Amino acid sequence: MFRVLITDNLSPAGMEVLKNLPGIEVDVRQGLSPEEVREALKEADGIIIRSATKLTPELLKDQPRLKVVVRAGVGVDNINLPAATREGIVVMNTPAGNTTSTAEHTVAMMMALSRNIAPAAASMSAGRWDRKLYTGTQLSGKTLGIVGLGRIGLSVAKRAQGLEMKIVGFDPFLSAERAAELGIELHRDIDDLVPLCDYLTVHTPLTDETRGIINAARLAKMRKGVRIINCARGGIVDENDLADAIEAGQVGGAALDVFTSEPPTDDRLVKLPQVLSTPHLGASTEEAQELVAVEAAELISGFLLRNEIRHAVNLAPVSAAEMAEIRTYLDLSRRLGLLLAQHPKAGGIKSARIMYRGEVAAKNTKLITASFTSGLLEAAMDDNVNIVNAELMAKERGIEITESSSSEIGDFSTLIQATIDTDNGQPTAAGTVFGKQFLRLVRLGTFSLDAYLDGLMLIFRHRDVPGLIGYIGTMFGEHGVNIAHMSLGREHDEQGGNAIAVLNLDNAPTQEIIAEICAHPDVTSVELVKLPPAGAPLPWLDRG
Ligand SMILES: NC(=O)C1=CN([C@@H]2O[C@H](COP(=O)(O)OP(=O)(O)OC[C@H]3O[C@@H](n4cnc5c(N)ncnc54)[C@H](O)[C@@H]3O)[C@@H](O)[C@H]2O)C=CC1
Ligand SMILES: O=C(O)C(=O)COP(=O)(O)O
Repeated sequence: MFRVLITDNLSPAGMEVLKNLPGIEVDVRQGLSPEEVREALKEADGIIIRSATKLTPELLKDQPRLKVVVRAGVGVDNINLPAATREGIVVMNTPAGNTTSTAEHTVAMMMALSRNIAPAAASMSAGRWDRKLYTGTQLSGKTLGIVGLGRIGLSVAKRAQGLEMKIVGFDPFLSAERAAELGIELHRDIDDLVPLCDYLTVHTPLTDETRGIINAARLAKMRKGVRIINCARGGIVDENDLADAIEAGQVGGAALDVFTSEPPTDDRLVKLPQVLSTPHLGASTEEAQELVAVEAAELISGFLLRNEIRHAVNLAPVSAAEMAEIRTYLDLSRRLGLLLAQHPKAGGIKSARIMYRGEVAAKNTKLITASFTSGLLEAAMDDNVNIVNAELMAKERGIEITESSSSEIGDFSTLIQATIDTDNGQPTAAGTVFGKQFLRLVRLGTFSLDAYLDGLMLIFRHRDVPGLIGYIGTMFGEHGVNIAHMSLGREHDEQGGNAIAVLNLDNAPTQEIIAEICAHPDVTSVELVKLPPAGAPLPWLDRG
């Protein structure tokens, strides 16, 4: 049974989806302190949040059960993404469900601001009839600057065009052709855009780049009396600079739905008469909440029950069918990683190269490489590594992982070959899949072989002389060590040269027996490698 924790106000429609799913139990708790969220996460496989719950590195650390965070909404700035990735937790969001509602709220704020709706309504409630005091400005014919032309920014543009406004925009990721098609005058430099605006609205995510993108210097370049709208994230427009500019008369007014701290700890801005504010209501419509809640429920259950990855912000998308299809390759590459990590020359890994040949080359090799990397790092990291964090973990350890692919079929319909560059050499191993699921080690260094890639493997290099295998077999027999499978390989397939043997054992030989094998004059090296048994669950994939 997977437990999904919900700590923010989620539409009942999403809850219904989860409650009707066998294998999922829902734990709804609201108004928790950060410490209480941390405790509740210990019992959760996944969590659904909105903007109120902040998932800090402290909360995400040491949560071995937690696999997935779903943000029922767009902005993921309340989730510490590097920390989630480092902990191997997938983070997903629901990108489109609240676009229309947020765009409508933005337009409503712009209109209300320009016609003084809020103060006029308040004055009427107070029994006054102040017609002169609340003379406004018309939107038609005015220029609206939009910073961030993604889903919401473009939706605002379309609506504002309907109000006969001219749209100028800034978004480094929008093509000039697309902007022209949409009737938007696109600027490549935000400083060229700001002087043109009567109104300016921001619709970017909050990132290190966008924090304070509208600041004192840019406000100063704008037309006197410009109106600023922020229905994206607090801090994209610097709050202090905005308050200063309003007080100085440079900015005529501001409409704010979002704040750097929610609720605002400093009320300087919201108390200014020129400021219209709402308590983060952009996405708060019945329609948007139902859409994002149902999608969040589908995303989290799809991941927990079927390994489906959609709308993840820290992992590439993979359908449930594709994940099932590549499962065997994920297993094979992880085992190659585990095997190479135990190679006697594995100390000081600088880089690793993984090569895909044949049918596997057409699959999601990025994920298969991540699985190899997780195998390579597993022993060193107390198993706290998985497909989500493997790339980051390798990078942090200065290990560069590269991959190459060729769809050409060689000796095997699929071959995955991995080489690690270490201080002592370049150990290589290659594996394939026989039938649908039988994993085989077909190359070790320069030796070709056909060995089972599971369980206890005794690998010894030796000179190809008669009687040696018999000698080792007899010794194992005398000590009760059972050989389950055996594979031999010879360099250049020549008699009397260097050879390798891989023995899959049912039980481990003692150090004394290994020392005795090592002492044989024709044996050049002996390694005992431990891999998971055949068909063992894959730690990240086989949940439950
Ligand atoms: N007030 C509310 O309740 C809501 C607020 N939001 C906020 O709105 C933001 C935007 O949402 P969507 O449009 O759905 O996201 P989106 O991802 O579709 O669009 C964001 C756009 O910002 C652009 N961008 C990124 N960095 C930029 C930069 N430095 N300068 C200019 N443009 C930049 C991107 O290229 C992209 O086109 C969200 O990240 C969220 O913070 C979203 C929903 C509701
Ligand atoms: O989707 C977003 O980014 C939002 O800001 C909406 O936030 P909320 O889910 O209403 O707390």
